[in-house]
Amino acid sequence: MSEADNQPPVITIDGPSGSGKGTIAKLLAEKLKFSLLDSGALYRLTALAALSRDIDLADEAALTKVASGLDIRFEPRDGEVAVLLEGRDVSRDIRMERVSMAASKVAAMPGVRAALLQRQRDFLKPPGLVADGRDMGTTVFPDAPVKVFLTASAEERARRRYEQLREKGVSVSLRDLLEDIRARDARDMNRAASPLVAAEDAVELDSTGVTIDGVLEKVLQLVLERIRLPGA
Ligand SMILES: Nc1ncnc2c1ncn2[C@@H]1O[C@H](COP(=O)(O)OP(=O)(O)O)[C@@H](O)[C@H]1O
Ligand SMILES: Nc1ccn([C@H]2C[C@H](O)[C@@H](COP(=O)(O)OP(=O)(O)O)O2)c(=O)n1
Repeated sequence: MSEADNQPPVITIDGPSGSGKGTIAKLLAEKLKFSLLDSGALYRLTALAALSRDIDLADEAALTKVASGLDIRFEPRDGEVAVLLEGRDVSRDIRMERVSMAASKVAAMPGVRAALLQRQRDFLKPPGLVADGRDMGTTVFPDAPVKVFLTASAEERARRRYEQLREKGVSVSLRDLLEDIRARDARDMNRAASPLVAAEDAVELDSTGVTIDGVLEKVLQLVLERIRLPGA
């Protein structure tokens, strides 16, 4: 999947919850006119579908079936991407804390991960792809020419989520959010299947105290060093 294979380039952005992956991936994709893969949304959709069908979150076979059969679409709407499950807009539902927790449980199952693998690779098309998640650089696109591992302290990530939810009018406690973030970090990092870990050839960026523009600038610099963009 390198440029030498004539495949469009992939930029992978992995890291823990709240490190800014989604924000940076979206801005980068817009700037480069690349497609965007929010891989976390696929795990969230699997979790949401399972919760709404009352499927036991420990039943790997049933969850794998849910993941393979997901009827989903991503549609651009008002500058955002709407996420549709069986034709219904679930963009807000998949961000609920209950779904976040369930997604991290579902994502620990090898069967579920295998069921979603090809679906993720199918997002790659010219002129290129920005893929955000936990294992984009290690498992899904191991030959990507640009790999970023984005981090920030757990306290800062909890504060960002707090602000994000407050803006949406959701009232939560900062302490609960920090606990949730730590629990999710632990589960994402310690699972056997595709754990959250930086790829050997990833560039690690700590976004603690760095503005969104500052992070974007660093990533763009890396992209320009490693990918020949048309017209550049
Ligand atoms: N460098 C940054 N500085 C301050 N806030 C940020 C930064 N990057 C992202 N954010 C904010 O933090 C929140 C979580 O970011 P998001 O991109 O959803 O993280 P992730 O996809 O890694 O979970 C959002 O409200 C976003 O605007
Ligand atoms: N490539 C991926 C993407 C997400 N996951 C898991 C890890 C998370 O707990 C859930 C939700 O991921 P998502 O990126 O949407 O979560 P955050 O926005 O970072 O909080 O899915 C994964 O295991 N592998």
